[in-house]
Amino acid sequence: MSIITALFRGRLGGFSLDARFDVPARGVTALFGPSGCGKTTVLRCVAGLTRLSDAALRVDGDVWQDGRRRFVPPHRRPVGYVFQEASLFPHLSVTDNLRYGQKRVRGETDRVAFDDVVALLGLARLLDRPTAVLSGGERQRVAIGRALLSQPRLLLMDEPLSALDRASKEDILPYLERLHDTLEIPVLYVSHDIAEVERLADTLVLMEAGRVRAVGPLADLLADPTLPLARLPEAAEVMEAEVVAVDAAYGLSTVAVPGGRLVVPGVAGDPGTRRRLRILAADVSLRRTATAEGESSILNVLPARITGAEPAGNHLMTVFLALGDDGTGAPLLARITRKSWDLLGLAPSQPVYAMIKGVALLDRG
Ligand SMILES: Nc1ncnc2c1ncn2[C@@H]1O[C@H](COP(=O)(O)OP(=O)(O)OP(=O)(O)O)[C@@H](O)[C@H]1O
Repeated sequence: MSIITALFRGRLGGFSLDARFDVPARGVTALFGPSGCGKTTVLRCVAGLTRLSDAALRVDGDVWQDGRRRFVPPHRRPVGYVFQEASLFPHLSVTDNLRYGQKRVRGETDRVAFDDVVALLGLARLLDRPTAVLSGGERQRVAIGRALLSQPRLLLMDEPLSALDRASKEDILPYLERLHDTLEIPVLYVSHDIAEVERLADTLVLMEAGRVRAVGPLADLLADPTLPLARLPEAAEVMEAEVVAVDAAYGLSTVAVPGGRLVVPGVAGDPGTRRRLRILAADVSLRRTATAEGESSILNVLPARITGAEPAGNHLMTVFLALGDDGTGAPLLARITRKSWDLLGLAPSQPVYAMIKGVALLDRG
């Protein structure tokens, strides 16, 4: 399997960085952590814009840096870089801005073709416009297109949505999801917004104070009791689901996840379609027994096992679960009151039923 192996160690002014991670060279890897933990610095090191001597970087077998011995300069690294704010040429049209970034890699057919970028990012309508008249979201789509046309082997995105208002963010997310599904270019995506990460990332690099606290598949880290993510007020779990059936009359779909089936709102796609779900811990409550049909308005009541629990503040508990009778299915989080925990006599390894009030389909399928 192709991987990105990175090690960046050194001091930048008063800041000390010691970041090491191995991640798959495919899909979206999110670098996530609080402000100032070093996410942008890591991205700059990957691009070669910040040079530390105690550093090594290997991308899919190619050595981009090996200590002082080898350092591929930034202009020779096949990366596309998308920043918070798109720096486009305001007097040039969208087409000219896109063409500006376009590179031909000698002896290779283009990994990314102009027309594909235009289609993928919905730019056809905008091609003749000067970029000065575009909205923030449109500008960012052009910036992503320009980065892709440089034929990168790695796309670096530094908080590409953070300068956008909520509506523009919602507009652009489906384009990012489409990139994710269509292109084979791996993405390193810096964000401090966990909801964005939950929507886009496959792999998570969790950073804290210049160090990598954990690396792994997103779903594993979200529900890892040793990490701070499950303690966030908006703690949630994501899981990959496959559409099993659609009930058009009620506007509901049944999807299969490891360890159970869920009913989700909306038409999730044809049977077999893969979708990503998010379930907030606050939307999951627990019962000791199953509900009989007609007893509850909650459609999703799934058997699960308690794998762990910890207090969340004075009055709440975060409960770690694994779906399925035998607890071998997908991880799930529940946030319940401490009183309920005590009244129900809950304990680790116990079988329970998870009542799931809300399931969100994250991607547009
Ligand atoms: N060249 C430099 N010289 C001195 N300090 C630096 C340099 N580059 C980065 N830093 C410091 O390193 C720390 C990490 O910065 P960085 O921008 O990587 O964090 P971040 O996690 O991306 O934060 P944010 O989410 O706020 O963008 C900051 O305290 C920053 O001031």
